[in-house]
Amino acid sequence: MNTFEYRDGSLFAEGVALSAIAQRFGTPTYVYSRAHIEAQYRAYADALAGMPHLVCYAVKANSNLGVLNVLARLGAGFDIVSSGELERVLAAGGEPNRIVFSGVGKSRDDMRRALEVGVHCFNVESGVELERLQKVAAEMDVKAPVSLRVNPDVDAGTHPYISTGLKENKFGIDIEQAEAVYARAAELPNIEVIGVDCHIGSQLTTLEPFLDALDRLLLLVDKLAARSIVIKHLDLGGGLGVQYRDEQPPQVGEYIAAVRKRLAGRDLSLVFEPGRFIVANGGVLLTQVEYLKHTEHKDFAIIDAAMNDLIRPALYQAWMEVSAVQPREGEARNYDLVGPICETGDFLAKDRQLVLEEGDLLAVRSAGAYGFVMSSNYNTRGRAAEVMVDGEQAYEVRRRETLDELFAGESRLPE
Ligand SMILES: Cc1ncc(COP(=O)(O)O)c(C=O)c1O
Ligand SMILES: N[C@@H](CCCC[NH3+])C(=O)O
Repeated sequence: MNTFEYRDGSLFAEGVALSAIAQRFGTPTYVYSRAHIEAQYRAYADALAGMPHLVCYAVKANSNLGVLNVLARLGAGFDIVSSGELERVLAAGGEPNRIVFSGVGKSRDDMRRALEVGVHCFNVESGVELERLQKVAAEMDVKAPVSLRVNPDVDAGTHPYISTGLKENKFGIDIEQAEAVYARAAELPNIEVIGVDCHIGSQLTTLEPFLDALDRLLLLVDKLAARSIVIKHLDLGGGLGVQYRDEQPPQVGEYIAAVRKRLAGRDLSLVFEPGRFIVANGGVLLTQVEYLKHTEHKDFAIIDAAMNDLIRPALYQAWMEVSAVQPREGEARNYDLVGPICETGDFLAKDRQLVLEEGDLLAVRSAGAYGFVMSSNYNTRGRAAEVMVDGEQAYEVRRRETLDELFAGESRLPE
């Protein structure tokens, strides 16, 4: 579903012109479409209808409270990786018992808080984490519901920085060792084994790696059953890719149907942790051209958004589509779109054929996932505003960061 479309030569988010958003809230600004986020969540949930399931949106992809609130109202679950994300979900109205807690480095405080609010499950990523969780749960005299995140050693075929299911990655418990760790978990008095979890990587564009991982998980479930360790749910993580350029990721319905087919006859519920799929194409980064700099070798459009606002191109050489908000007639030039930051890697796109003038607005597309959340204050730049569009309305769900806010924690100057 695409909710960013041109009307009479001007790019809109649902029923609101991006030019009007720029005028009202300034640039750079992230703009999200509520309708897109809802449709993507529903696509997952509808494909799972008729069987017990939880669609736990991966908060790391976009943790804006407005986004979380839209999903909480639909009854979504949430996948979190820190107590910060936990508090965000609670603040946005999410249900604690629909939260799964992932991550390789949960602190004791993280564990205590999650046990206190009663999360659905801890996705435990190592034997040492399991022992720590037992201790913390015992101190609180509660039982911690646990799923072990196993590493099935499957090549997700994605960028090496976002591939997580290979033996050499830091994530999860080697599937060869998982049986032994489950046996230990089953002995621990304050641990309740409820599931098996895996997440093999992000931006997957084929089904095979997901299904290979699932087959390996099912073998494990059978081995555990033989030891009387009963698994109630399978968590297959997130990772379903989206189209940034010309990728053809599988349809979610096709993916879920293939999973359901393999689970036929088994008494297992399903958990998924989609992040990018829910939000990536539901957001753009709206930016304005500051200068056009033509050199002997290159044409640069220097824009007011930079790598601190959107790091994906610099970090993963990610290709992001860039569209003029109000395209002009004329002769296109081959532009590199670069930000004001003092780094050669500060670009959002390279070699784009555009007709531009100073002051023009551009929309960096597919920026709803891993955009604002990965932004920083490098070069003492305040972070962008975030706006949610809902039909004809635009809401500033996070205002632009001010300089005062940037200095706020630094009041003590040395004597
Ligand atoms: C454990 C876990 N679950 C879910 C996700 C969400 O992944 P994606 O945004 O690719 O759906 C991630 C990030 O890759 C993750 O590490
Ligand atoms: N940040 C990555 C995805 C990482 C997934 C986190 N487990 C991206 O922008 O593509």
